[in-house]
Amino acid sequence: MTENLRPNLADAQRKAEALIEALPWIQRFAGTTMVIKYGGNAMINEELRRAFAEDIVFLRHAGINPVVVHGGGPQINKMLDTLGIESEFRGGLRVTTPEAMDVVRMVLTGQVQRDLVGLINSHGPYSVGMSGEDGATLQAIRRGTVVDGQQVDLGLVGEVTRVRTDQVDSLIDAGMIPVISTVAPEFDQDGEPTGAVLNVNADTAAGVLATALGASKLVILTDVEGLYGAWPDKSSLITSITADELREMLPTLESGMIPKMGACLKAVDAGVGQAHIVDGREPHSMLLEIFTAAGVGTQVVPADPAAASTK
Ligand SMILES: Nc1ncnc2c1ncn2[C@@H]1O[C@H](COP(=O)(O)OP(=O)(O)O)[C@@H](O)[C@H]1O
Ligand SMILES: CC(=O)N[C@@H](CCC(=O)OP(=O)(O)O)C(=O)O
Repeated sequence: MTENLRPNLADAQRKAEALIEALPWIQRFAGTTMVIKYGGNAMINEELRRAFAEDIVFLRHAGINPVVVHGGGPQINKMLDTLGIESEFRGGLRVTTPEAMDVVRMVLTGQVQRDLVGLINSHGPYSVGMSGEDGATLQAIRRGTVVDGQQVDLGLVGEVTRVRTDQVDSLIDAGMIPVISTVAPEFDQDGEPTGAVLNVNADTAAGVLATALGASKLVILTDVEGLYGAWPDKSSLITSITADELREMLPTLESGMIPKMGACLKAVDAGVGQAHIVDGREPHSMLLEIFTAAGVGTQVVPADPAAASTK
């Protein structure tokens, strides 16, 4: 009997140590808002989606206000394929025709967002889904991009110029967890809605939201361990990088990492405490990042070492 109990006790004590390790981080972050971006490539497996929902509910019960911004690029691709609609990416962004825009809106707001809200709400009635269109929470202007020195027209692709933070804060104040899809109404230069809706890259939108909400952290989950200094060399993982170092590295980055690291840099430059890229393929990687001293993935910290010395 005693022999059976001892290993269990040791195991239980290890679990208690893990809980206690979280205490200083709970004390530090309770009452703050964190923006968590959940990417399409990290949400293709049901078990991972369930673990993600648990982590979000855990944050909420640790006194943190999580705001989820989700992507869905692979899910949009799948639906476009099914419908026989062609689409291409330029500089990491989807060239969005009116036909493709209908699919983006349907998949992000009607499918991916609904799934996430349902998974979170399997733990209790916490989550409310909204798109940038609801309450005109995300307001955008059209943007193109530059590829190989050439200006490229991306069609119905937007850049968020204004966030109605009051809409998000009122949900947080009511104890809810907002899950936001990055479809945004277009506004003209006079601040009037044009009636069009725009497709906004979810990483970029998450960064803008984190800044507008005064978030303590921006956490971006993706399908790699973090940022590699010499991609695709897996031994070149960067665990911590300052905003100034990242600024220098940014022009050398490729594909999906361009909007991700750009979002982290902008957010940290604008006062978000830290930004993180974590591996969404590992269950609970977000909790490990937030509640352990070592953290996981890549953290982007302000250039000022005093501000960066925390974790
Ligand atoms: N320096 C780099 N470090 C890590 N990943 C990189 C790097 N450069 C390009 N990548 C690619 O970026 C991808 C992540 O971007 P993306 O596919 O848009 O993810 P998500 O769907 O999660 O938003 C990785 O899977 C990897 O293929
Ligand atoms: C303009 C643009 O590229 N929008 C993205 C929006 C979804 C997204 O960002 O999804 P991930 O986070 O899964 O990549 C798209 O159409 O795929």
